[in-house]
Amino acid sequence: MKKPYLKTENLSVGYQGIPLIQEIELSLSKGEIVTLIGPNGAGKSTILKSISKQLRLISGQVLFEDISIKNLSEKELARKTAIVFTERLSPDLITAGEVVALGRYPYTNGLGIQKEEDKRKVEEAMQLVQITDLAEREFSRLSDGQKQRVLLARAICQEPDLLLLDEPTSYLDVKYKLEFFSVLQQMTRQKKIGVLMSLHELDLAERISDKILCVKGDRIGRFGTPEEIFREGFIGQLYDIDHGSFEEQNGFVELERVTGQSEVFIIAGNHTGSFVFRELQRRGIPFSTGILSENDLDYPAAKALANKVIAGEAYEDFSEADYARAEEEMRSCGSLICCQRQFGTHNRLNQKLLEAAKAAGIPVSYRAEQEDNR
Ligand SMILES: Nc1ncnc2c1ncn2[C@@H]1O[C@H](COP(=O)(O)OP(=O)(O)OP(=O)(O)O)[C@@H](O)[C@H]1O
Repeated sequence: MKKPYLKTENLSVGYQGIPLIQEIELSLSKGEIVTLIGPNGAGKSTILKSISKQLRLISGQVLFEDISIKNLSEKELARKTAIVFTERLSPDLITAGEVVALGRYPYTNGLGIQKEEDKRKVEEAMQLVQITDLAEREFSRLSDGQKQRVLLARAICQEPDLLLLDEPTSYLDVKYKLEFFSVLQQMTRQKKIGVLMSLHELDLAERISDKILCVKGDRIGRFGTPEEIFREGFIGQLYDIDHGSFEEQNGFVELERVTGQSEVFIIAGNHTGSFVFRELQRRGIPFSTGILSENDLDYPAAKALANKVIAGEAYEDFSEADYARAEEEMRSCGSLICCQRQFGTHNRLNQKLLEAAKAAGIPVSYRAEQEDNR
């Protein structure tokens, strides 16, 4: 096992001597990305601030390669860690390029005089996050997303062993979010730096993190790999989600299900139904659906949004028992929407369901793309 670069031992963090979170046991090796997730106000920033020595520890230890941060000077710590806390820095009358250059401060002689090498590193960092064209602009007049990228460039040219980032992508659009994470992955793979950050974007946290630390209440909920965290409804419990749901398999959220007697039965499958489910949810219409395999692409949205899902076992053909339940539910709904474009041997019982609805005079409608084919 790799020796951790950063380790906390029985750490308690908080304010004015009062612990907010206790017994934090966290470890991070070089080349690893560890993400803190948890509800608003849980203490993610407090942990990051404590590790970066901006907050006094209540008790316990923070160790960098077995050296306690208590024994590291500010300059020593600045050569090891770079911090991106967006809210901390909002200087007036300073350009974006000058903000980035502050990252080289720990390497200058104390007067802030830069050598050629420092200038090159500043330039490279700006190119990496694509802010060269912002270099002469006043920092305080940049958009929040542009500021975030400037602060990231500052951290990169600081050449740290560990990057501490507090919600680094909250203001970035989807293109820059993805670019940001690819820069982060390059840095961890090539330069072998470690990254400890807080994120609210759970889908991204699941994809980028080697390990995730869940912060809630006065103790750490779980610390483990994404596979260990994103399962068994743990995310819903961590955030106390009760209006809607978070789908752990794919990182999607769904709004709150519409309850009441289902007014329509949906025949769906292979991602033909999810948009219809969401449209009905927006219109406040309760519905049921089936027969859907438990491994169908529409199944997660169905489970989150439908009043009742008639589900068939994964990898198995639908059974006559599944059919009987579906027909009963379809009749009780009193109307049917068919989203399926094709029927084959696997879903022939859904075709039988459609024929049964027509034979019983139950109103049937088709999604627009199917109407042309009728
Ligand atoms: N300077 C302070 N003095 C006292 N309490 C504080 C101080 N700063 C933050 N807190 C409190 O500590 C708790 C944790 O705050 P923190 O900012 O660490 O949460 P967070 O998990 O980062 O939240 P968010 O996701 O909303 O950014 C909150 O209840 C907050 O009000």
